[in-house]
Amino acid sequence: MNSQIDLDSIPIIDFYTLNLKKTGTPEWNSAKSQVRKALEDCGCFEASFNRIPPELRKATFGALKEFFDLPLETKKLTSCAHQPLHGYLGQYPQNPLFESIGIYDATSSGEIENFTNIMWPEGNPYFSKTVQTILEILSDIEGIIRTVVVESLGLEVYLEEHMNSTKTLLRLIKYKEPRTTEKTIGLGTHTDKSVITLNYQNQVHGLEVKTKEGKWINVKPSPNSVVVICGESLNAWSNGRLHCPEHRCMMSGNETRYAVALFSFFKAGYIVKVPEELVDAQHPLLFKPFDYSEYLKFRQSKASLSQMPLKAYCGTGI
Ligand SMILES: O=C(O)CCC(=O)C(=O)O
Ligand SMILES: [Fe+2]
Repeated sequence: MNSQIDLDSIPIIDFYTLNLKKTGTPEWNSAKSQVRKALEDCGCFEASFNRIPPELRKATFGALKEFFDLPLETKKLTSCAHQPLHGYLGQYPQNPLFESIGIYDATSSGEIENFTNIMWPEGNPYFSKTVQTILEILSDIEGIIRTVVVESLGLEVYLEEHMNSTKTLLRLIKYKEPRTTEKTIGLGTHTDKSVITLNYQNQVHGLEVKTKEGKWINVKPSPNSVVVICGESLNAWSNGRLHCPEHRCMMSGNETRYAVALFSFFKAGYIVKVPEELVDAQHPLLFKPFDYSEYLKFRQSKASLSQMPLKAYCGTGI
């Protein structure tokens, strides 16, 4: 039933024409079954929302350009020793095109403003207002999608706890144009550590997702869509029901790729536990309860573990 047909593109799920605020409507139920199938089969989908007006799209990628055009020393001012998810990443010999900046707990009040003032002590309302607006829209979309995901597993009773036990990491990403016709690596193969990841990109494609059969598919989202990827944390919480796909970014051509990624992460100290409803004789427990922040420390100490390090950390061995 969950065997994957040979896919050329990731599934597209239309949230736009659905009145998704109304749990229990036929449209909502249809979205639930499509989301569940997409996440079981390939661990990702394109969610068409049409929530981001063209002016905001333009302003968003304009703001990213303005940020990444700052001197390296200024961008590095955002790094933070005790919160590795926060701050500047880049200048990696293995990923020379890639640069990124993380804003941890981005939805907490004043965070974007504080972050902006580090780079522009005199303030930069264009940057902070644009980033705040796109963050609010993506965060709202994330809430809708996570509700659909949890309900699609029949686990409504856990919804509130699930929603209250995560924090948001906003990541702004740039890949410099490689000026080659051949594909070159933008970001290497990995799985996300998140619950779910939302990815909103400019017109320059590059994201590739690996199917369960090992085939790479190019993700080419429409400007009205966000790409949704199941992370390791959701794979574990769903007792392996939802697939956590490997993905990467491959670049070619003369254009810069910009993307905004919104990750939800379980909070430090929260013990992630597979709901008992998902464990039975056919589905033995795959993951022992774990504290996500301890897992992050483990993962940082084992940088070479690329394949499902969460299994190495708290898998039951099944
Ligand atoms: O959109 C992209 O370029 C991929 C980014 C990504 O996979 C990540 O930041 O985890
Ligand atoms: Fe990723």
